[in-house]
Amino acid sequence: MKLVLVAAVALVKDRRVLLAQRPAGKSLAGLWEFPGGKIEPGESPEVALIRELDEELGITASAQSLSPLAFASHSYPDFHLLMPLYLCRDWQGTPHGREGQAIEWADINSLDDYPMPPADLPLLPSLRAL
Ligand SMILES: Nc1nc2c([nH]c(=O)n2[C@@H]2O[C@H](COP(=O)(O)OP(=O)(O)OP(=O)(O)O)[C@@H](O)[C@H]2O)c(=O)[nH]1
Ligand SMILES: [Mg+2]
Repeated sequence: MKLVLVAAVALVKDRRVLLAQRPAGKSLAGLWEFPGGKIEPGESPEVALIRELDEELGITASAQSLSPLAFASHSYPDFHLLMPLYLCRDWQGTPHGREGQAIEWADINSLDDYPMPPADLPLLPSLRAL
C-alpha cells in the first residue's frame, strides 16, 4: 500500500476554524477539508504547509506558529493517508481561496454541518477540546 504524507492545518480564530471545499473534478470533491497538501520530497511538514498556505490561501505563516494538534491515519482504497494536523492561531494576511475553492470559518461546535473526508472525522474531538 502506498503511504501518502499530507500536512494540514487548523487555522483557528475565536471559536472558528477555516475549512476549504475540495473543488469539482478532484478526489473527494465538495467535501470540506483542512488547508494543506502533499509533502514534496525534501520538504519538512512545516515547510510544506507554509508553501501550501501561500498557494491555496495567500497567507504567510511561520514554522514557529505551527503546533502539533493531532494526526490522521486512514486507508483509502488506493493509498494510506498519514496526515499531521497542526494548529495555527497567528498568520499574516487574509485567507482567500486562491485556487477557486470556497472557504468558510466554521464554528468549532458546528463541524457536523460540514461533510468532511472520512480521514478527518477522528480529528474533530481534538478541535472541540480547544
Ligand atoms: N489538504 C487536505 N487533504 C486531505 C484532508 N483529508 C484528506 O483525506 N485529505 C486527502 O489528502 C490528499 C492530499 O491532499 P492534497 O490537498 O495535496 O491533494 P490534491 O488537492 O492535490 O488532490 P489530489 O489527490 O486530487 O491530487 C487528498 O487525497 C485528500 O483527499 C484534509 O483535511 N486536508
Ligand atoms: Mg491541497
